[in-house]
Amino acid sequence: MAVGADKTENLATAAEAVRSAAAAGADMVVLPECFNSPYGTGFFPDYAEILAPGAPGGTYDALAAMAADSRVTLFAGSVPESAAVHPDADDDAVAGTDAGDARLLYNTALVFGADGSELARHRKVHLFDIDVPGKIRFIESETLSPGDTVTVVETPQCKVGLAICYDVRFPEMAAIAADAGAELLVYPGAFNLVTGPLHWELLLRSRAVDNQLFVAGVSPARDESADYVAWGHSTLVDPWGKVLGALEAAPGTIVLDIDLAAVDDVRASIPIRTQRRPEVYAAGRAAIA
Ligand SMILES: O=C(O)CCC(=O)C(=O)O
Repeated sequence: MAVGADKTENLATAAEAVRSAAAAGADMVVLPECFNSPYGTGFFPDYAEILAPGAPGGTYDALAAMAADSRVTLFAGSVPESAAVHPDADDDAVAGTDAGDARLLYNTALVFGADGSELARHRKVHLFDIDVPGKIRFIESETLSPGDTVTVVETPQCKVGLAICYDVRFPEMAAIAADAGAELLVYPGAFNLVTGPLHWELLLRSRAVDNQLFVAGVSPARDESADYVAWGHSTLVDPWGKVLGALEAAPGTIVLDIDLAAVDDVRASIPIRTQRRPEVYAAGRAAIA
């Protein structure tokens, strides 16, 4: 989807995308990374919201309503979250009496069930701090804090490992989700014109082949006038590593069937999951330590 500076408009665009995907038969829908705010460390403090029912800003309630209205499992991309440092302070914050509370900002992905209830949330674990000389410098940690949990969510469709964008570069997280029973990994992500062309599809396909499961990467559409120009190319990969479908840079929706039998088929054909040699790896690590 196109993402602009107007939060209300972004939420309306997302709602329409969820409605149209559901009308086309989707029962699980994924939105992009940072879809209610432009992507940039200078924007996060202004756009961040408490992510709780009734919280000011209304993003949480709007997302819960999108899931419930369309009766879908909604992977609600990610949005900037403002959270009290002390969890006990959160209720006060929703009531608007939190002015003095210390707060942290996160890049947070929410998941809602078809009844509008929250199933899970993932706070981006690996912040996007890179400096490619002359090409791109982005220091997400200037304003955000990292989450500290691996997220696996049980949905009516299957177990899903959920992480955000730069998290895809860390294969350990994906492997933990697969070991926990995930058959699909979902990455809302916004790669860019430097890393996107070579790395976006490669990383999504790598995680699929490593773990023999489905992988979805969902990006904002490209906006050449934005401070951060997203690569786009939302993609779904199967457990064989094949791209089942992908968009290009423009806004759009792809609706695809996921046949979960493919997970077991690939795992039976190429049984790497039972052929691991952890004792060799442990000895190798010990030897170089
Ligand atoms: O890893 C990359 O190249 C891009 C990551 C990114 O854009 C993000 O984490 O938001």
